[in-house]
Amino acid sequence: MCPQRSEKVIEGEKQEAMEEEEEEETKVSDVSLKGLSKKLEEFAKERDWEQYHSPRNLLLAMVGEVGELAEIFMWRGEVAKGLPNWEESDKEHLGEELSDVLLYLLRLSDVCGIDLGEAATKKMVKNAIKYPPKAT
Ligand SMILES: Nc1ccn([C@H]2C[C@H](O)[C@@H](COP(=O)(O)OP(=O)(O)OP(=O)(O)O)O2)c(=O)n1
Repeated sequence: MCPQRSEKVIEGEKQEAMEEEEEEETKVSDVSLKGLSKKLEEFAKERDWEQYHSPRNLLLAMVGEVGELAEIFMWRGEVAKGLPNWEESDKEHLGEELSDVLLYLLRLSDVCGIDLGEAATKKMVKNAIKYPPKAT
């Protein structure tokens, strides 16, 4: 292989790696409720857990996770927005518990046949009519 050709090949590989990296980032930032629901369904299927994912079980599991979320804030007094004085590990823990609540909520919606993205969008329209913005 001539040196020029090999440089081209290396450049192409670099480009490919960058594109792959970008694709990976896009996947995380472009996460959708539908996409998460699909992944949760697959997660349950792969473990034969669909039998346990009844509406009532999922609701109770979600309430349990809300309790775990509340525990993080318990006895701390008022907490400033952005959690400026929190340890990184506490923030990470908070992210995990928030995620558990979201994931169970999505799974619950899914097994109830509710498209949560659609329902929440409609509800926001209803909220805006009920609570109109301040006239300027
Ligand atoms: N039957 C189950 C059990 C778990 N999960 C998923 C949804 C939640 O995101 C997470 C909950 O897992 P755990 O019950 O292990 O709860 P925690 O992660 O909060 O662990 P711990 O209670 O030990 O802090 O796993 C699930 O989909 N179905």
